[in-house]
Amino acid sequence: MPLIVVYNPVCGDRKGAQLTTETVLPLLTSRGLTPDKVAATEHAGHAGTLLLSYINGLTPSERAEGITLILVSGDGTLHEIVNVLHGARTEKDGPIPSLRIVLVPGGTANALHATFFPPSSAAPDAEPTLLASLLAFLSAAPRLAPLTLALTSILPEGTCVVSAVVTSTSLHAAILHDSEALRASVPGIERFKIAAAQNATTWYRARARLLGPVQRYDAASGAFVALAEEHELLGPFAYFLSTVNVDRLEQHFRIAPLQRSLPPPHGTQTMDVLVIRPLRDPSLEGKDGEAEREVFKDRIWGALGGAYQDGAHVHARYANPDGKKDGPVVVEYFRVGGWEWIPEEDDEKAHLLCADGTIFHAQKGGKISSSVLARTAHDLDIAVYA
Ligand SMILES: Nc1ncnc2c1ncn2[C@@H]1O[C@H](COP(=O)(O)OP(=O)(O)OP(=O)(O)O)[C@@H](O)[C@H]1O
Repeated sequence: MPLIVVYNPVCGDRKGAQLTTETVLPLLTSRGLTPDKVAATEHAGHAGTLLLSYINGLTPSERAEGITLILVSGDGTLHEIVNVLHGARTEKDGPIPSLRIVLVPGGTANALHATFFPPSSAAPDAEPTLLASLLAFLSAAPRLAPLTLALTSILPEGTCVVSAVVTSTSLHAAILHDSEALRASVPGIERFKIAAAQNATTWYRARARLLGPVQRYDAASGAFVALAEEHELLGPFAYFLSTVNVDRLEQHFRIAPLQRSLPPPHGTQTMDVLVIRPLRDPSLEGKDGEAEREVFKDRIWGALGGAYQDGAHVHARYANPDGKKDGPVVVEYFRVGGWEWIPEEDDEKAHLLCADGTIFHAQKGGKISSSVLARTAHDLDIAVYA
């Protein structure tokens, strides 16, 4: 099977080249493996085109075998690859070969790698193991985890993007959007905190339609419960985020814990959707003034803080008027086949979309539609050594 190594020299703390030449390649050599190609990405967007031109240079029999890609990068580089391959899947040379990926986490967040190789509960603060996926590939009985992809369309213009990790609107998209604008003045991750503070009291006016099959997590029974084929959620929203494949967005931020602790049955493709709607909080009495937003700021940070406590937020509840914390759940947790997001025309920030960290804007009057890509329909067969 053709073997290619691709590394992003500028991802994370810029150790991709060193990690590749000093660790990955010597380990392959020690196991008698010589990659057919080793390449560095030379600019943003290069990873996908580089891999595609490698694929286009393969013989039909090599294509039929599928390829192994050792990818030394963060999630953003993988996102680029998936999108280029998805765009090329109907090219005249036939289907895209199946892709077996070895993830070597060189990025900042490395959500996929952190999901497949989470920190151990015995040593939660230990440095992540960088070679776990590579060692899985080299092992006698390697395990492959197929990736589910989400295809999101911005309508009516029809812009499409494929996500392998996260698709979001509301607070998460606003933070990613505003932190990008701060990149030049605040180069470190401090800019995410500033962006979060800027958006702390913003609510997003929109309607969301969850597309079937729709299930809601019932914290009391600890199980998903089937709902109607379509399920509508009225705003305002504070948080709306969906994930495929991952239970966390960084090593300790386990925002969608049920992706791992209550996974979908083998072979099914779904996304997990997490929603926070402020007006479910009984103490706000249905009001959405400045005072209520200020009060709710602490609620949402409190709830999201639970993601850093191994996903405890999925059990958080609002207080009832008697003060007991047995009111409605703060975070509504759904498992769905897709969703639509219809922002109110005059709410500019509700038109933002984040797909694996890339920001898009829906037009006024437009909407966003996201669905899992069934493997038969998208002709991409991508799996990760886990
Ligand atoms: N040679 C290069 N010069 C400049 N940018 C590059 C180059 N190669 C890749 N990139 C860009 O680097 C960006 C960040 O890469 P990547 O996502 O791999 O790392 P990260 O952002 O540090 O990690 P993570 O996504 O896990 O937080 C990608 O969007 C990619 O387009």
